[in-house]
Amino acid sequence: MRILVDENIPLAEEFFGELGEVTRQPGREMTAASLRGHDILVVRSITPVNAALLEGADKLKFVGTCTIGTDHIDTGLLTERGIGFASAPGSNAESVVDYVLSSLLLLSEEDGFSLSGKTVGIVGAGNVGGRLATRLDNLDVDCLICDPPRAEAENREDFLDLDTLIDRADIICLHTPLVADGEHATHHLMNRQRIDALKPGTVLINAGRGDCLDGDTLRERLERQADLRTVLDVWEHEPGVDEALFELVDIGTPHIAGYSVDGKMLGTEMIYQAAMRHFGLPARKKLGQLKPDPWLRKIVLHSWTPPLEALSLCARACYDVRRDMLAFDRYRRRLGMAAGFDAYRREYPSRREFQTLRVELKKNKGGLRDAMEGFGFSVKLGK
Ligand SMILES: NC(=O)c1ccc[n+]([C@@H]2O[C@H](COP(=O)([O-])OP(=O)(O)OC[C@H]3O[C@@H](n4cnc5c(N)ncnc54)[C@H](O)[C@@H]3O)[C@@H](O)[C@H]2O)c1
Ligand SMILES: O=C(O)[C@H](O)[C@H](O)COP(=O)(O)O
Repeated sequence: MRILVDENIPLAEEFFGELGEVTRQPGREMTAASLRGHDILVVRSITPVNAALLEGADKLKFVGTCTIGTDHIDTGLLTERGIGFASAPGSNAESVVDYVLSSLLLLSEEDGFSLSGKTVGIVGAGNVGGRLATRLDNLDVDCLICDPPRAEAENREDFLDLDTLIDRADIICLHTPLVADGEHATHHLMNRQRIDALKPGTVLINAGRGDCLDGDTLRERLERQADLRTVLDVWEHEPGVDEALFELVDIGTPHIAGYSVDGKMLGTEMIYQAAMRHFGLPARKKLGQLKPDPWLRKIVLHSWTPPLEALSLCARACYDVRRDMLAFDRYRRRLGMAAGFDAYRREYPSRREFQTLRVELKKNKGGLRDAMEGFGFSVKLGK
């Protein structure tokens, strides 16, 4: 078999090599011509798998995307053409939650607020939003949820509509998929009326999809009144991000919230398993054998540390969003926005999830253990 794989997917040779020849290509350069003769296509979110690309599907039997989002895939067309398909739901959800928590820690340090005094509104409570709610809940942070599809399916009367959530929340986190149409469409879910309704001081985070938020209107609001705190990992028109909006946000990163080593490698493993199922073959390779050890395995807190200090110490040691903000800024100054956006993602440094870090506590009191576990670290009580 011949397998065409995006250049930015780790372990493709290790997983897919047993099936045949693996060819790498930058995702934005994949065309019908490059697809010809391939049996399997493995992509990331930057490759639209549509009628134009599938012109070259002369032998194609299976498409996998090592991502959670599937808005770049014409799944209906794949079904019509009898081509198997799989995505990697949940693969990098922990990584996105780490990103959101690191951003909130940074803003809370800059502005001198405590997360425990804030109400966080989560829009889209699936794999990412649901895990974020659990971790915040563990820290006794009040969470409000807006997720109409789940509210309907599960009869959840405690879920709110988006306008009520905007009215009540201090921090708003968008984790919706991009859905173009239908009852629960999310294109410009955060539209002019909702962006104008944001209260001064609101923290707005978008780590879902850029098109879920009207970027022009957000830019206009920030130009008019610099009274919001904004964190954008996803943008309209990536990689050609609006420079003026980028200059105005507090934390701006190039769609890397889900880029932990753990999340990316799990995505590859999930697509490998789905492909093997599709071809009726045994999936012998396991990620456990292939994943590198984290650089930092353990932190020992020798004396009691106030929970918030301990959290920010360990979170910073493991993943600090500042690294991505500063590095991306350097890349875009050197290469220009679009080239810098792609180059930083291609050369992304190693990053491990909070759950890979073991925190050893010599003393536990004042809810320290609960706070550390609640934040996602694995905790051991030492002697
Ligand atoms: N920034 C990144 O690096 C990154 C990484 C992973 C995922 N994502 C994006 O985040 C999205 C969410 O990821 P997930 O794993 O939680 O997906 P998921 O499918 O598990 O959950 C999405 C949730 O959004 C809800 N939803 C759908 N329409 C809605 C609407 N109109 N209003 C409110 N809620 C709505 C769904 O009911 C579902 O519960 C993905 O689709 C992807 O586009 C971004
Ligand atoms: O949907 C996802 O899983 C993420 O948005 C994904 O991690 C983004 O990375 P990309 O596929 O664009 O490299």
